[in-house]
Amino acid sequence: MELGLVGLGKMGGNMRERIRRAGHTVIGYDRNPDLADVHSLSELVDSLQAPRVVWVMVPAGAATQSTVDELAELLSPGDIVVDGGNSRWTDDEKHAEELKAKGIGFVDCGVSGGVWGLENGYALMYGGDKEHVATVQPVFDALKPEGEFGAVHAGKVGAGHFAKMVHNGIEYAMMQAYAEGWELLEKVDSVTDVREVFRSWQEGTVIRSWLLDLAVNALDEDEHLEQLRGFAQDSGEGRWTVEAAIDNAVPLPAITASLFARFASRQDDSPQMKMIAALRNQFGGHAVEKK
Ligand SMILES: O=C(CO)[C@H](O)[C@H](O)COP(=O)(O)O
Repeated sequence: MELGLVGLGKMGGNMRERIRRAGHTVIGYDRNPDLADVHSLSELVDSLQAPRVVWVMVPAGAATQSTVDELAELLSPGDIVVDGGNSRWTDDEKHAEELKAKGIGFVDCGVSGGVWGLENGYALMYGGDKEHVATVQPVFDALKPEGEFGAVHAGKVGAGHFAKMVHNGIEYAMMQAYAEGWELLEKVDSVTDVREVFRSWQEGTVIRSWLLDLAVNALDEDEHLEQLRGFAQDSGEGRWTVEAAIDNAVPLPAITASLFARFASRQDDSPQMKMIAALRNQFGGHAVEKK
């Protein structure tokens, strides 16, 4: 089939290649002309035959919103927009309504696989009407990993991004657990080769996983991670997971703690620990460290 793909960065560029390898035609648009096959969204739309499918793979928020707004003006009834970025699931319903008013279908799709997706395939979680999903299915089949699993029609519009959001929440907590275990192992004198402990865990253990494999890769590149600063950004999905947990009164202590650990990583000094030190000093005369 023929697909228009908007956004050809780290994810979109490799996805274009994987879909092409499966024998489909992909016409890509990116603001960076060096990456693009066409040089505007209108040129992209004009080069596709109706009914068109346009996959949007741009950063969540303003960039996705303006792309959907523009496509709503350019596309025709019967066409379909797929949002494959990491959009907040609550945006999906708005986008679906905006497009539906013009007769354009909408499917949201959470995509996982990172820079390894080109070779290994991308895990896909999508939401939307059955008929829209059926039209996009050849692209899902091209992108998904080989084998039985790796793709799911999770439910109605928004369900794909909601599933991906929870996936990322789990990702936060799993990474935090490996990171905490690694720090403790590094701290004690009795364990002399932490990297080999991690490597040994890759087979036979309860905690083997792809994230563990990637941790071993990272330790092979830099055994004690000395070249890195202990600073971790976040792109929003962890926050949205915690917000959804609050909305639904579901306790998420591990995921919430892993999100807050990232916030703590961005502080050179901890204002709250200053207050704790001051209070211990006030009530108990406990020693404080001064600058
Ligand atoms: O979706 C992903 C992995 O599954 C992306 O890599 C995402 O950016 C990771 O989230 P964060 O930037 O908040 O760590």
